[in-house]
Amino acid sequence: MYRILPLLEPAEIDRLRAIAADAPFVDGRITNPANTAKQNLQLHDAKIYEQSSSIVRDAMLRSPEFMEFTFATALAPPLLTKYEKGMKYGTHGDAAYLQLPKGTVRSDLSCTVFLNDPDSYEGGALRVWLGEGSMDFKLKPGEAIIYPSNALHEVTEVTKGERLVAISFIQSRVSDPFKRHMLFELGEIAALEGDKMDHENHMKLRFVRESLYRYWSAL
Ligand SMILES: O=C(O)CCC(=O)C(=O)O
Ligand SMILES: [Fe+2]
Repeated sequence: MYRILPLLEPAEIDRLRAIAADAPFVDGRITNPANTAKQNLQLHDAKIYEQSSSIVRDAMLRSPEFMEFTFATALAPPLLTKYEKGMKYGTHGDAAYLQLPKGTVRSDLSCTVFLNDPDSYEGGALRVWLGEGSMDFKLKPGEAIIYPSNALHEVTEVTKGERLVAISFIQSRVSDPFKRHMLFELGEIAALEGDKMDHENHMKLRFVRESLYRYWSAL
């Protein structure tokens, strides 16, 4: 399951761009030295990382669409990454677990929040593979794509301009993608159609949904 969501307000996009413009970036392989596929730049300074990640993290946590789709229970602090001309990230699947200073996060879902205008750079799409076919995502500033962390994906080479994004990995209360999808759809039906339903049936629908949620989830 994939989802594109508007996430950031214009003022937040401006702030993140301003932070990125001033901040020192380092070779992305610093957190992943063995990964030769990774050719990008990432933020390094701890204080600036804290400031920028909290803007994106707060936007995720306040977004009902984000929370209803992901069932997030933990998030890797969103990290600003930059791709200049010639940079790319070859095809890979994300690591299952991220060891972070505040604990370990399992990556059930991955998220890219786009920050630069798509017309201001060439290449730099997030390409997600589905068997032989693929889908390219190159979104508007402030929009996020959430995709399964076990889907093979890549960032295509930037041939002009600069790609600036924030990336995060999400641990879901519902690790099984099928169960998460079903709970999401049941929640949507209850929210969108519930008022039109007979009261008793609405209650039964919610009862089934909450019971499955309790049964299928973990904190
Ligand atoms: O920048 C992106 O859109 C994705 C980056 C990525 O795949 C990763 O950091 O694992
Ligand atoms: Fe990745």
